[in-house]
Amino acid sequence: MPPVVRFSGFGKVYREVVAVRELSFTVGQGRILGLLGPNGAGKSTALRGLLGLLRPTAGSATVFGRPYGELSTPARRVGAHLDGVGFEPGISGRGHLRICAAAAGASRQRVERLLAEVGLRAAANRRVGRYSAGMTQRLGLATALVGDPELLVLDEPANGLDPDGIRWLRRFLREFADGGGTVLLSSHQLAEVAQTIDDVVIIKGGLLFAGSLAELTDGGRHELEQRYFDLIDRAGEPA
Ligand SMILES: Nc1ncnc2c1ncn2[C@@H]1O[C@H](COP(=O)(O)OP(=O)(O)OP(=O)(O)O)[C@@H](O)[C@H]1O
Repeated sequence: MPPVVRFSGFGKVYREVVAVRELSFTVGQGRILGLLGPNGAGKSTALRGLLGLLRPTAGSATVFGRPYGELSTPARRVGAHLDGVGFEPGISGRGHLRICAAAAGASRQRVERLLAEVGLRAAANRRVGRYSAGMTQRLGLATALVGDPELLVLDEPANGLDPDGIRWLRRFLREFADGGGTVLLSSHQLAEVAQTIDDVVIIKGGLLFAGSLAELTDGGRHELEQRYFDLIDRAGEPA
């Protein structure tokens, strides 16, 4: 089966800053892959490149074998929530989701189901500007799910969630993947992500590791965190 996501020699240079270089990895269907790396490693740049929000200066990033912009029904195939992509603060959570649903061709019933699923039903009529960080994160996930996508692309999805929310997210993503969905997420929370992901990619400008979590941790004999710091420290300062 062809991979759902493929980065192939992907690179992005902003004037003189090399944000990402020579990034190659794939995400297979039904897998949860964690894209890890320190601040400024290029994670957001890679995710933005995948979603067609920026143009790579080298290589390519494709979803379902094509650049995102060439998918005929992108909202029904790919759901995304990127860190720092805000919501209109004056609108309610329900209002926001209804607009997204209309754009994706999804029903109002789906909006109600999603509000319940992410735990926002009680806050659905409150203005998004008043939401806590965790509620905003939940709304972001609901937004990503509106079109019932096959692939979820999530930038730091656990940020702002309380322990209960993190556990809920972990279970939710596992169910999504068990149902045939694919997840590409970025994270800084190594202990948490170790409980969630099947595959791991570690970057710091360039690629330091791509493979299964079991491979990286030697079948669980090492902590993800330990292997992560081994690789990051060995890579030294970014070029
Ligand atoms: N629009 C831009 N113009 C110039 N440089 C940029 C731009 N966006 C990102 N960069 C630079 O590219 C590098 C990678 O940034 P990026 O945001 O992709 O990293 P990240 O891994 O997502 O970081 P974090 O974990 O802090 O979110 C950084 O050095 C950053 O300063």
